[in-house]
Amino acid sequence: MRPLVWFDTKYKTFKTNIPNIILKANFSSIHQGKEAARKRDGVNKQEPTISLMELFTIFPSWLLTTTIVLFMFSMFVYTLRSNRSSMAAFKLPPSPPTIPIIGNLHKLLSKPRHQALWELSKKYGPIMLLNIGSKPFLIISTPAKANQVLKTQDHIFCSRPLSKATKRLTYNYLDIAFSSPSDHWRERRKVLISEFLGPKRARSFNYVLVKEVESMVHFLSLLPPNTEVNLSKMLLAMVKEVVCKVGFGKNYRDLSGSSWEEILNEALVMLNGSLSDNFPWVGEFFDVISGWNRRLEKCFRNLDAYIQMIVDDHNNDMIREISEDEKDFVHRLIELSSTENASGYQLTKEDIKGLIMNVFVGGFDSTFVAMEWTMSEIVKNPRVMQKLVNEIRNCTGRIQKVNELDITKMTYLKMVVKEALRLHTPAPLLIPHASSSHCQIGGYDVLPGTTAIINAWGIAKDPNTWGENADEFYPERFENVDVDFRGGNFEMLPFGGGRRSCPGINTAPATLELVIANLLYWFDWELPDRLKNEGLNMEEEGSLIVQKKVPLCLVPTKHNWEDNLTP
Ligand code: HEM
Repeated sequence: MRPLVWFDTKYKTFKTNIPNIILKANFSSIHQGKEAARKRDGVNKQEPTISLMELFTIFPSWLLTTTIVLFMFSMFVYTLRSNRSSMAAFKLPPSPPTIPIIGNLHKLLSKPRHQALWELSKKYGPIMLLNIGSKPFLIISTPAKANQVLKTQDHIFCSRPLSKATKRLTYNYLDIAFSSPSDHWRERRKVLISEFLGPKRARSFNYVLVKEVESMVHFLSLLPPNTEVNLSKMLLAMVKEVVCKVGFGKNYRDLSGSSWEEILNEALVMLNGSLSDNFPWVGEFFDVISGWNRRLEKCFRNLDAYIQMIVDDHNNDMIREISEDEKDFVHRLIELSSTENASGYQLTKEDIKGLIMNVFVGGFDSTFVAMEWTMSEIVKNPRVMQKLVNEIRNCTGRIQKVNELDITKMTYLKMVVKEALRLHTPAPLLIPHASSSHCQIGGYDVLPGTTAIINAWGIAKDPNTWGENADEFYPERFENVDVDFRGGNFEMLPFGGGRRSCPGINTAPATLELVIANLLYWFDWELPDRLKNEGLNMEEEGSLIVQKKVPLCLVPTKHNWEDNLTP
């Protein structure tokens, strides 16, 4: 028996069993035009036909919509089932129940991602699998499992997942942080370490840092008593000044139309990803209609213009044949781009831009955020502040400025910085890693192309590792436990681990220590009166890099040294 409506492939038309008389009464046009075709083919039986438009008119719209939804749903269930049966051969990590199409996305919407994932891990275990749209995510929440991903199976997990924003903003993966390992990536990483972060540049880095800290201290010491300062803003400006001067020779300020801060913040937002990264078809549509694609293009244009300004300036310097002493990181990159190195590798112009992009996006924010959190915790904990101030002032005695040599004696300062990086891991989920082949973690199968997220924030706060007072700012915990940033056992991993670990792992903590030591040597710090009762707001904001939601505002009072030596 034929259904009520069917599609006749020969005449490319819908046909129906609805009696002609009813149709004719309602749609007089139904037979017109098609009659001739039937006669030509010698078809006598008068089977009523209807067009798609007419079909829409016959059925109430709710019935048609329901039919289409049911059809799509059954297709979805069918695909899911066939996927499931092909997955049944694998032992996959536990997952929360999924919702069709979006997967587990809804589980991540109510809180910052690192917090939501940490809560889920308490229910589903230290290794779990989430599905966001069509993409699988492996979530790692203990040191032991992080060890497997970043050490034992590092060769499998050292790739990075692809995304529209990382591709565009890194000149098609010509950077270090977002590109997957290759000989070129290795060479670029080597260049960054030797020409920007390594011991060869340490002297100039230190020289600039000390100068910038001095000028900040000098500025603060000239303020009238009881002046409230936005320390967050000052620290960010200072870090930018140091990184720019060491990397690019001078502080490149704003482009006409956009400030460097806007360019940086927008790049960080874009790097969080778009809908199409996880929902390929529908997401692409939304990226277009929501204006996300246009926003990415604008962000790239501004970032590229900023980087091009730096490159053009340095190219002009090279034409002038500046002396060796005057050369900075970008001059060295331009030099390296003119010859092959010993392994036959030659930097391209786009490589240079990719490297500058990483210094711009990776170097400023993480270092600034770490300083902001460290100072916030110090001020919030008067006991720690007093103990630290005593150590700093006793270690140095009466001097003109605190230098790196004095800092080597400050053991409590090192513990304070470690504790701040533990409680406030600046990049709480590191940068995502991706598996390049099938492997097993913790007895579970991990399929190629899975994005691995290490919850460094949760791991560093886990009471199973750090005891009942894991949430407390207590630097003394490091008196008996020697946890080093390189990961060791991965109890805390603010700089990641394995071959993708942060190349700033040595420079960044030393920078933090020097800045904090100088701020506390010269000044006594207090919360503004209006905040004394309600306490310091420690809410977090951001995703890739998490900073304080409310800037840190404090009142500095120059320490009353008896001899009145001025900074
Ligand atoms: C307190 C300061 C800093 C923190 C907390 C930090 C943290 C991190 C983290 C967590 C990663 C990802 C590691 C992983 O995926 O396993 C990373 C990667 C990276 N960081 Fe840093 N970072 C800091 C400072 C710097 C500085 C000053 C630079 C200098 C330019 C820098 C450049 C990079 C680069 C290029 C990568 C990518 C490495 C790769 O994928 O091979 N970072 N950083």
